[in-house]
Amino acid sequence: MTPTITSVRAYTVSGGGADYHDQGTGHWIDDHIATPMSIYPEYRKSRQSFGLNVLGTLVVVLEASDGTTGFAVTTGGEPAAFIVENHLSRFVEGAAVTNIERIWDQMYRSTLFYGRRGLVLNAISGVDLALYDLLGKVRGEPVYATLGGTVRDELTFYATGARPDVAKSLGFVGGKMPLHHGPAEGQQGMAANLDLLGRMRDATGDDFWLMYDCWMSLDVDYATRLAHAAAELGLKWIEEPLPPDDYWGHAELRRRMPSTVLLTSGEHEATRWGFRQLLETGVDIIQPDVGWCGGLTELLKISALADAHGTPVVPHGSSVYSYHFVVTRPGSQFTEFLMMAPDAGEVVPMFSPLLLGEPVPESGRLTVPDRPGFGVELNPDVPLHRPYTRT
Ligand SMILES: C[C@H](O)[C@H](O)[C@@H](O)C(O)C(=O)O
Ligand SMILES: [Mg+2]
Repeated sequence: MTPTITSVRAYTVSGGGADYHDQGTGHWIDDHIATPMSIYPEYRKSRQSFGLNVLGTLVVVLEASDGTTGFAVTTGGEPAAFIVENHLSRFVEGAAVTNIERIWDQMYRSTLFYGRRGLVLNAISGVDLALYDLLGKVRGEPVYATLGGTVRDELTFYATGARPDVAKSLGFVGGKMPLHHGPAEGQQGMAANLDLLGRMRDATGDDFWLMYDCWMSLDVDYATRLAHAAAELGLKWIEEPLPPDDYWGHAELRRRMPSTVLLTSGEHEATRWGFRQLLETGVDIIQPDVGWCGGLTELLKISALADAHGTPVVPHGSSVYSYHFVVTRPGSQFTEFLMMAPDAGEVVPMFSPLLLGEPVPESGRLTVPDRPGFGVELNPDVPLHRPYTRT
């Protein structure tokens, strides 16, 4: 008999974990990175100064009638825990562990009046990923098998961090750097952006992929000028240059950019409807985050839509949650690894210290472990807090 889900519990954790922006001082991920808030000088130096790390990590734990537990982690912290415990749990408790599609549909429809994107979709994603983990653990199979099996033996990675030169020596196929200066820092900022790219090109040679992650910080004019100048230095792609709501700007920018530089976006987009709009702008690669876009159930739909557009899907970060998807998709030829060591100088697990068994690439490659579910467990040494206990 198919087990049913007997309980849903939502926990928070602070300091690293799934909220990988919640790092200590001196970390490269908070070092004067261009953001939509860079127009205000007082918020330029640090993203934590404007609250990038206020949410923290959400951990969703599900228990089934046969005693099996499944879990998932994402960003969302206490407000997402509230949504999971007080709203979404009603669609999950009592359902069969196989009923993922119906649970997703009910979570999405019932939250439309305050949801559609952002935090609510993070919460839905967390529950959805926990459902896949639980189903895999009940069946004794890895999530990639539940999705239909692998299309490649191993994953190929590029690295995101401050040191593409180090990433090259570690075997990654490319390095994506955060852009440090936005339009408000004028010509001097533009020169500094290009200077860093030039130095990294010199250090890595002509064949290594170099990319700039602009984290929604630019406008069409600045992004156009950056793309043309950076094309001379062999930039592979310019990522998320514009605010996600500016679909029209994405289309205009794609028209204005040199054809040799790819335009990528989507890590802050959600659902098949959001990605439909983004795909219609002509972006070259979409980058959904499976912990934010609606979970695996929704990512499969987004990916089918992308296939029909001929657009590759290269998910944003998300460690094991991305790996089990990418290894099953012909349209996802490589994937991202976020370098979470403070100086981006070595490979450490992305969600450290929250998970046990979190695999990391070696020489830029990884065979996804065949353990049941997503193949990871919660580290018992990391204290979990359940802010909205139900009786
Ligand atoms: C490095 C970037 O600024 C972000 O912190 C990161 O989350 C990202 O956008 C990425 O693509 O990995
Ligand atoms: Mg990015």
